[in-house]
Parts: sequence; C-alpha cells; structure tokens
Amino acid sequence: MIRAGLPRAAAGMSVGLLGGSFDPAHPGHVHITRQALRRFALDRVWWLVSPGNPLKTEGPAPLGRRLEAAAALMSHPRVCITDLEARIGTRYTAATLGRLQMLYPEVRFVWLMGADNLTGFHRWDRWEWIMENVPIGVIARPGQGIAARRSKAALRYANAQLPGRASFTLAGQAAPAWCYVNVPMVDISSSEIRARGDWRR
Ligand SMILES: Nc1ncnc2c1ncn2[C@@H]1O[C@H](COP(=O)(O)OP(=O)(O)OP(=O)(O)O)[C@@H](O)[C@H]1O
Ligand SMILES: O=C(O)c1ccc[n+]([C@@H]2O[C@H](COP(=O)([O-])O)[C@@H](O)[C@H]2O)c1
Repeated sequence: MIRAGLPRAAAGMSVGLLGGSFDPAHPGHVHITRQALRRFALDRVWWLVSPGNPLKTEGPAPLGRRLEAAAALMSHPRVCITDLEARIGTRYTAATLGRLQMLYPEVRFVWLMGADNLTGFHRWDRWEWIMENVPIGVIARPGQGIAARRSKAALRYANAQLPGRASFTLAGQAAPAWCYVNVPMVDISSSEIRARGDWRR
C-alpha cells in the first residue's frame, strides 16, 4: 500500500529501507524485498521511491506514476511504499538516513541494496558516514557478485562484513556492519523494461 504521510513504526522494530528509482518497479524488487524480510529478519520494509537518483542525469517518470505502479505490483502486509524522501525534502541517502534517525529514534533501520549498488557505493554522498551509522544488507544480483565483492566499499569495510549465515542478526548490530546474502536471483531490471518500450517516462 502507498502510505499517506510518513510511515508508522513501533519502538524496537527493524525496518529495511529499499531506496530506488522504481522506474518502473518490477518482480526483481518484489523478490529482493521478500528475501530481505526473511534473511535479515526484518519487521518491515519500506520502499523509498526516490524523487530522483542524484547520480543519474536523466530524470525518471513522475513520482506519482512510479508510486502507483509500485503499489500495484507489491502488496504485502509488512511492506510500505512511500514517497518519504519527497516529503522530508531529501534526495541523498545520507541526508535521508540522518533525518529518519531523528524522526524515529527507537527504530532500527537497515539500508538495503542490490549488489550493483555496492559496486558504486563509494561515489555516494558521505558514503562512509552511511556505512558507519546504518547496517547495510546487500542482496545478490545476476552478474554483479564479483564486482561488488571487489568494490572499494567492500574492501574498505571488510572487517565489518558479517557472514551470510549471520544475516538474521544484522539489524541488531552496531554499524559499521554489512552483510551480503547469496540468494536465488531474478534477472530483470527497469532499464530492460524501458528498453522494451513497456514503460514510458
Ligand atoms: N533484479 C534485481 N536483483 C537484485 N537487486 C535489484 C534487482 N533490481 C533492482 N535491484 C535493487 O533495487 C534497488 C532499486 O533499484 P532500481 O529501482 O534502480 O531498479 P533497477 O532495475 O536497478 O533500475 P535501472 O535498470 O534503471 O538501473 C537497488 O538497490 C537495486 O540494486
Ligand atoms: O546519496 C547518494 O549520493 C546516492 C547516489 C546514488 C543512489 N542513491 C540512492 O540509491 C538508491 C538506488 O538508486 P537507483 O536509482 O539505482 O534505484 C536510491 O534510493 C537513490 O537515492 C543515493
């Protein structure tokens, strides 16, 4: 469901944050969300439908359209689709996380991302701050495993990596802590859907 206003979360809950352009949402997002709920033992996952990735020059489809398409695809009692970043006026992940920690001091947030995002993570604004303040769950993506494991972020924070078998403890760990889970993969991307002409911006 699309949450009107800011999502609710009870004290002590663990909430996974899946930030994305969702331009459009696809079964890969649904799959990694279900995997993340299970493997990281999360109470909730929030899809943060981004106003626009700060590193992408081409703007995405209008936010309202992306939210509606995401909500039509993902229906799960523990998953919330939200335009929270547009509401709180952030676009950079570090800024979003800083605000969320202030707004929800008793919630344990985990940042979620596909393996491709770990590869370029060191180019994100204040990426080391993110690493050192929020546990990160990385989910396998086809063809991305080797580059992700060799990425600057993975190497710099090698000592903070939890083994996959301890993934269910991630939300309770003090940052820096990250975990790569090797789950069954779904080979699909938004760019492929756009290239097919099935989704027009
Ligand atoms: N098939 C997939 N497997 C694993 N992770 C995925 C998959 N699709 C998307 N993700 C992850 O979901 C998050 C949001 O992804 P995004 O909305 O950019 O979709 P995308 O398919 O990667 O889009 P694009 O092709 O336009 O880059 C990112 O962390 C991304 O790594
Ligand atoms: O904060 C940054 O510098 C930054 C740079 C690139 C991507 N992100 C975030 O990463 C998430 C995935 O982006 P995308 O476009 O690959 O779906 C989304 O929440 C973006 O806001 C964040």
